[in-house]
Amino acid sequence: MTDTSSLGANAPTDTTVAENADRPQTTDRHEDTPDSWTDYAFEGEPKLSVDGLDVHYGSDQALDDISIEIPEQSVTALIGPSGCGKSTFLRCLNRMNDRIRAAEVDGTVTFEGQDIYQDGLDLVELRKRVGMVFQAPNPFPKSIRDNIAYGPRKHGTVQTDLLAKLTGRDDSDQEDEIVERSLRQAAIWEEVNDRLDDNALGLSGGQQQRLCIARCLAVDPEVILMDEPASALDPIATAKIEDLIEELAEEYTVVIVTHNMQQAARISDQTAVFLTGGRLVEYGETDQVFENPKSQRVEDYITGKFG
Ligand SMILES: Nc1ncnc2c1ncn2[C@@H]1O[C@H](COP(=O)(O)OP(=O)(O)OP(=O)(O)O)[C@@H](O)[C@H]1O
Repeated sequence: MTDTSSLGANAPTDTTVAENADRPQTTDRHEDTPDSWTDYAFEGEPKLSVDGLDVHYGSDQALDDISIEIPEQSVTALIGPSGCGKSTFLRCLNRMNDRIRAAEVDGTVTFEGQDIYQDGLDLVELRKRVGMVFQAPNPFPKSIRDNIAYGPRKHGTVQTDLLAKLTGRDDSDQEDEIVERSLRQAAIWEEVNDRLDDNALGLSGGQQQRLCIARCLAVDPEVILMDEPASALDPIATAKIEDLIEELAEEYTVVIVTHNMQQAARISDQTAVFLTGGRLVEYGETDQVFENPKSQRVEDYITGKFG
């Protein structure tokens, strides 16, 4: 992960453009061809592997021939200007685009070696293993406890309804453990443990987002997809989410869309830069992408010349 204080010339600060004014517009280290640098290699098997991914919405192409491998137990940031296809790409990783009638997905996405677009795949199981946290916190209008227990109850991990009680199979203790563990993992337990039966909508925005992360964790995912999870939050709540993401990456594979380049530099291990036309232009270690991008267009984007 990158220490943003060492981002140097490429840190997207207000002064960056002025500082770079004397730099040559095209530096020697940038080659004009090839026009993408995406063959990033890392040790071990990829958790997710995407090959030749195209997405169209009707006749409009949103993603163009994306190939990328995502390592496990790390944070991969997806950055790029508005409309370049970051959210579309994220939704391909757990087939959320299936819910969009106009979306047509071609190419291959494998999760732990299994093609997730194969016929007959269990989508409920896929989305349990590849969970998602959205831009706006979206707790259910239920108690804090019920928000967290919702997934484990739905997947049959715990049974706590009247029938379970009548038939002597009451998993309330196990459910309590899952609720506490998930809320602790999402760094919100201390703030809510004395009001688990209060409505989740009474929490602050930052607390609601951590609750949504806890809800995602409650079903034991392996991958957590996050679509601008802090963009609706104030700086203090954002810092808490960023700390949390870094901690989660010790156990989970995190893929995050962010508009905030400083945030990508702070919390991610790998960064993928998408540019207009739904093209993936550069993918590599975050330090390298921010401090020494291979693509001139990526350097221009990172230094604020467009986007
Ligand atoms: N449900 C949809 N129906 C039709 N077109 C869509 C849909 N969702 C996205 N698009 C289009 O696909 C392209 C990529 O959109 P997408 O939201 O994936 O980009 P993005 O990089 O995440 O944008 P932003 O940073 O603004 O959120 C855009 O042209 C967008 O208008």
